[in-house]
Amino acid sequence: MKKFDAIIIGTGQAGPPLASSLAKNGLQTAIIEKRELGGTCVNTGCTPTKAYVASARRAFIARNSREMGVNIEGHVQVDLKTIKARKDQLIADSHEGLERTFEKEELITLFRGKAVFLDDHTILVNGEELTAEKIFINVGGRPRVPKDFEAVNYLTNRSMLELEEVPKNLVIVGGGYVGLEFAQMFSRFGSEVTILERGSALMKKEDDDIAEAITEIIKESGINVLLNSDCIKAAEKNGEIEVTYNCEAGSKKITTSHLLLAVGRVPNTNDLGLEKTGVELDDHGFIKVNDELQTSVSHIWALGDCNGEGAFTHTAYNDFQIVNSTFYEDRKRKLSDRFPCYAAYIDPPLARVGLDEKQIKAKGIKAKVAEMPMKKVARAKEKGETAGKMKIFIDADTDKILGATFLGTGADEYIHTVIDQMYAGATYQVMRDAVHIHPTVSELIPTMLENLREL
Ligand SMILES: Cc1cc2nc3c(=O)[nH]c(=O)nc-3n(C[C@H](O)[C@H](O)[C@H](O)COP(=O)(O)OP(=O)(O)OC[C@H]3O[C@@H](n4cnc5c(N)ncnc54)[C@H](O)[C@@H]3O)c2cc1C
Ligand SMILES: NC(=O)c1ccc[n+]([C@@H]2O[C@H](COP(=O)([O-])OP(=O)(O)OC[C@H]3O[C@@H](n4cnc5c(N)ncnc54)[C@H](O)[C@@H]3O)[C@@H](O)[C@H]2O)c1
Repeated sequence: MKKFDAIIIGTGQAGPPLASSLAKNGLQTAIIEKRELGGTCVNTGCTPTKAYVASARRAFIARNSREMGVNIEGHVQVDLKTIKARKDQLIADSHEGLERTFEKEELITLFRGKAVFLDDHTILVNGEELTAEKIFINVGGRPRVPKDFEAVNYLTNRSMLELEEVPKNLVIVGGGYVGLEFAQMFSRFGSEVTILERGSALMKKEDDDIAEAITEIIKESGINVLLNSDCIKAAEKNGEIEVTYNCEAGSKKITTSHLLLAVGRVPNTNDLGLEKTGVELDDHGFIKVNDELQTSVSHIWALGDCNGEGAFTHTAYNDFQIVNSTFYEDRKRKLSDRFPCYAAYIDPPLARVGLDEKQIKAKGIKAKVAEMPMKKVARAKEKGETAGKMKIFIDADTDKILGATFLGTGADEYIHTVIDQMYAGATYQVMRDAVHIHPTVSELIPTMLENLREL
């Protein structure tokens, strides 16, 4: 049995910074990874998809700048091999950085293999037993694959990013983040894309007006959107995939060369041996944690997607910050201090922080709202990118900012002007009275806040 002070399972977004911090504080730390270093974000998530989104936007601009007085003669061609090679290089750079970090820190030992718990204190990896006083689980998740698709050659976010030829057709099941980001990028690469979504709008967790605006944007991108599509099944037929849907309303069919499943993710907790420990899971397989991310076993913590408290890189990294602060910082951080925030990298992007209209109403909070369509924003008009709208919600009793939803050009950046004020605990008057630079989209935030109405 090898004894360490700490064991970390997974090298995603929380594991590596935690390993560095534990080692710097003198703890002999083992970190275990069964696949590529860096986890989902680096290898099959944020980094590669945002690199592809950038290539797709260049292709879109090259084809669609005539009304801006820029004519590009001839056929705009997309070379997926080059796009993939560029993303492979970005990933290789990240791997190199992580390898260097682990190598240079003497107190960190990297194990390449699958970790399984034998009991609350013992972990088996590559036939070797490890033990430690502190154990951190950072195992992330994987795509959910419904039974109806198991028999066909479906793609996931991982295999999509290995393609070297642009598919002729691409049917995507699921109209959430993964579905929409891949739909728009592959449509811009030249695939004929269809989205099958069982909800009545794309991104249906958002406020209805936002989900409808996103659905319009995606349809206007030339993507075929089939909403309310339930009971979707797939079968191989003559070298292609036949997808059937809406079985009760008289089954409909689409034949496609490629099929992407984008129907959510499940945590990697099913084969971790957790049944041999006292670590409790919820009904969806997420590890239950308290405000400091401790599990039901006090020396085991769970960080990142596997605890179900966030499903983003920044939430996984913040989980590291929370745990690290409990050991080494005077200012203790807690899960409950975090404002939920995220962006969906469609074009234009959706960016969100805090509560939206649906959530405010469900909580029965008395609130005010300010709204602005992007077509009234000077900078958006100048850029020729006027799709979307901005909404900010204010607590009517305290004047504090409850949240904001920005759908529009550059929204993933200027949402931070709201995020920072929320962390500062400022009232909306601070933002209303600030002078913002002209011409920017952000300059309309103070203007919007002059015109609050009751929600
Ligand atoms: C297509 C896509 C695009 C995304 N884009 C964004 C984005 O733009 N912005 C954003 O914020 N988020 C994005 N996300 C989400 C983001 O990737 C995840 O939230 C983030 O990676 C979670 O980090 P994590 O540390 O919890 O887990 P992961 O990054 O999944 O890392 C977990 C690691 O643990 C390893 N592991 C699992 N089980 C074991 C075991 N038993 N033994 C050893 N190792 C194990 C895994 O191999 C993996 O390397 C995207 C996700 C996808 C799928
Ligand atoms: N920009 C980002 O930050 C980003 C990008 C990609 C992924 N992610 C993360 O990855 C997670 C997973 O993304 P996702 O898009 O796979 O999940 P999701 O939960 O965002 O969307 C899944 C969609 O599939 C639909 N669906 C589910 N089952 C279906 C079925 N059987 N038939 C038809 N439709 C069905 C749902 O109604 C939903 O709209 C996200 O929650 C997010 O945290 C983040």
